Amino acid sequence: SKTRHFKWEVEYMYWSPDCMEGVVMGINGQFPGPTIRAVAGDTIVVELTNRLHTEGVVIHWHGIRQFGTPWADGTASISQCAINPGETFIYRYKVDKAGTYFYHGHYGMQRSAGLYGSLVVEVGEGQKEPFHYDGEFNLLLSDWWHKGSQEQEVALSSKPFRWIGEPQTLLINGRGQYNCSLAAHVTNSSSPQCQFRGNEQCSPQILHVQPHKTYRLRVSSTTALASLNLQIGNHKMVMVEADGNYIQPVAVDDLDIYSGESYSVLIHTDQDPSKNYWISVSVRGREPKTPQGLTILNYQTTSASKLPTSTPPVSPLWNDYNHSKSFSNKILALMGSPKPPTTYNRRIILLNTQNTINGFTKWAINNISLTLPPTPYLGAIKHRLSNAFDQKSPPENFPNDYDVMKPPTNTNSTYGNGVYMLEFRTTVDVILQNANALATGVSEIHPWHLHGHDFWVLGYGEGKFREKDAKRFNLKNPPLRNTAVIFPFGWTALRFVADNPGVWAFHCHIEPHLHMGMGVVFAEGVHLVKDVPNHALACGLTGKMLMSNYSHH
Ligand SMILES: O=C1O[C@H]([C@@H](O)CO)C(O)=C1O
Repeated sequence: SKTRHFKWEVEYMYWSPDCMEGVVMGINGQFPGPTIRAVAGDTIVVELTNRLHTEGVVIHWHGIRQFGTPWADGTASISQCAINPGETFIYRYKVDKAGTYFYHGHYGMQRSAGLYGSLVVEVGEGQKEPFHYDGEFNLLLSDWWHKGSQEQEVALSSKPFRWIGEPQTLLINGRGQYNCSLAAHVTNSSSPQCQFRGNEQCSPQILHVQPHKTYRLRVSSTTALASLNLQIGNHKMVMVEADGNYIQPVAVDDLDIYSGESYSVLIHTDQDPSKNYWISVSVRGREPKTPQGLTILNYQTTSASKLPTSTPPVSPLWNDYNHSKSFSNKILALMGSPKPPTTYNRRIILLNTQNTINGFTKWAINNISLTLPPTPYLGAIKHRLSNAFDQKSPPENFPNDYDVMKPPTNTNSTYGNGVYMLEFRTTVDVILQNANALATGVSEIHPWHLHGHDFWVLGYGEGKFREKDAKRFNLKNPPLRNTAVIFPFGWTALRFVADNPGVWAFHCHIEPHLHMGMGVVFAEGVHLVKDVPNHALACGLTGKMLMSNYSHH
């Protein structure tokens, strides 16, 4: 195995992700940031220099479990202090499992600002994937607003609350079209046909293929808000990987992908080779106000500039949740994958609600809206700094008489930053319980992402979770994942083993929702954590502690 070194500088820069100029957060002058390619077992070293001038930065390596390096997880206030302007922080971690991953900012709303890129881990030398393909492509999906992330943050934190609304554009590998449409010639869109020379920042990245071959498409979503549906005109997709874990191959016409998820699909280029085909991305789960994102699958037997003569694929209706549920239920572990323990040691039920606190609009978990403390938990717990965060354990459940099908009768919740302390190596079940939001009859999709672990998705259900529902858990072939969705008015059951010493965020991957408090913090085996670089803890109470240690020597 190799050590792969990277020197990165994060900066704000002018860019035109959707043909309209705005400000993005880029890395080494690129948007999205550079793709990291590595082999399972490699060590990645990223020397990250903050060139933002007026704000800190961190980068989270989404899906990488960080065994032995919890300080490199890149979550501000949890695993480290934000890196100050002008400073360089060195992330060093092992990528132990082949798969499709990505990385992104995890401080404030920097992911919404465009701080993200792909991370692809190939199987180790002498290893083989359990499927064959001739070539591969990487599609990193995101959503884009014309209002900058700073203003979005102010809007969400204002009284009265101002919602950010739907994205202006969907981006594929950081490229979308706001003021023109690739499909203008076949749709009655009001936008003109796009005219590209090919070198524009917003010109679509075309996928060039040969006929009669099999291609692997690695698809990840780092959207701030949108749930997406991806289709390829005339081509079926066979799903083979989810979040860095192999799944039972399953053929689908369209792929639902929520923020924080990644998939690999295989396509066979068995269609008319004198034509090109649409690749389309659409919004699902919220009433779409954003045009489809488009690019082209080009059979190299024909000109890449030849646009498909049919209309782009139409996605399932945004609120056809039966379609979404049947899709999610098709995802099962590949035979031979690790199975979950058959019993659990602790069950934590997490009720997701939309609330108000002093007139501000928030999200809360068991009636606590997460506000991150100034001292990173990893250092605070390791060094037993009891003033650093709420020492009271957050609730494991919610009141029995709470009606998840109705808006809260009392909309008030409170701020908190307590930690669920997990016994090292125990099995934890989490039941994510959705509920009605503030408006009557409204319940939204929330994709929950766990840091530091994969979990088994034991099942999804409707309404309020009841003890008898546990009888229907899939313990035979549940998929291992790091992100799972809760459907409106439903619940999702997860199981994981708390075997990774560190402090780990577990949160809704919708950026504004996390910012509004929709997350919790888990910690396990922190006394076993070694070699935390001082630089990771040089803020808050751990910063003071380091200073006084220094002056005593
Ligand atoms: O957090 C959210 O706020 C709005 C809406 O509930 C209130 O404007 C919305 O759609 C969200 O997902």
